[in-house]
Amino acid sequence: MLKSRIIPCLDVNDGRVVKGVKFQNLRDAGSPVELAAHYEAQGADELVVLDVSATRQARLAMLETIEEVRKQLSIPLTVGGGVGSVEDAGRLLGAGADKVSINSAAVRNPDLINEMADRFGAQCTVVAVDAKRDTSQENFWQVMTRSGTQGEPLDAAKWAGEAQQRGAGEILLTSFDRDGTRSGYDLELMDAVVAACSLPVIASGGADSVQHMVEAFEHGAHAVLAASIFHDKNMTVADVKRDLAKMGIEVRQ
Ligand SMILES: O=C(O)c1ccccc1NC[C@H](O)[C@H](O)[C@H](O)COP(=O)(O)O
Repeated sequence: MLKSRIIPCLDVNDGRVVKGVKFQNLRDAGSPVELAAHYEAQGADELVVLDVSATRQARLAMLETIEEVRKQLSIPLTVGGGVGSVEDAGRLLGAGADKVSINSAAVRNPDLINEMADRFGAQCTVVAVDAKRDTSQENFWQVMTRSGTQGEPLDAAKWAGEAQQRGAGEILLTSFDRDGTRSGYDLELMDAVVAACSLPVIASGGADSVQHMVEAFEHGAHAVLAASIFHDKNMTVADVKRDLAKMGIEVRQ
C-alpha cells in the first residue's frame, strides 16, 4: 500500500512565499529557500512550489529560486505556475524540479499534456485543477485558470478524467472556495474527481487540522497539500505525521 504523503506548498510571488485566501490578499510568509529546508527537516514527503508572480521578470527569476531550493532538498520537488509550453517545463526540470504542474496552459491547449507526458514521462506531468463550486448546478465544479481569476466552461471532474486520458501522472486538486479558509478540504469535490479519474490526487485548499487530512485520505486523496497551517506555524509536518500514524494512516516516518 502506498504511504500517504504530506506536501507543504510554497506559493511564490516575486521571490517571496505568500499566502492568501481564495488567491487574494497575499501576505508575506517568508523565504522559499529557508522554508523548503525547514519543511524537509520536519519530515515533508514532497514540496510544491507555485509561482504566482504577476510580472514576467519575476517569473524568469523563478529558475534561480528553483535552483536554490533544489540545493536544500532531497525530497521530490513539484514546480508550477505560469508554465506555458514544453520548453518552459524543460527549463524547470533542468533547474531541478522533479515534476512540473500545468493549469491554464493545459486548459488553453490540452495537447500540452500529451506533449509533456511524451517528452518527460507521466511521472513528471502534474495537471493542476483549480475548482470552484458552481452553486447553480448540483455536483458541478468549474475549472478556474489564471490564478483563480478566469472561470472556464469546463467541469473539474471531467477535466481530470481527460488529463488522465492524455497521459498526466498526477492531479493537484485545489478547491478555490476552501483555499486559505481553514474550513477543511472540499470532500465532495474530491469524491467527484476520484470517481472520474484513477490517477493519484493531491488534495489542496482548506486544511486546518489532522482530522481534515484524514477526511481527505478517506475520500481518496493519495496526498494532502497544505500551506496556511504550516506557514502560520499552527503545526509542523512532524506533528501531523505523528498524529496520522496514531490514527492508523500509514505515513513515511
Ligand atoms: O494557484 C494559484 O494560482 C494561486 C495564486 C495565488 C495564490 C494562491 C494560489 N493557489 C493556492 C495554493 O495552491 C494554496 O497554497 C493551496 O490552495 C493550499 O491552501 P491552504 O492550505 O488552504 O493555505
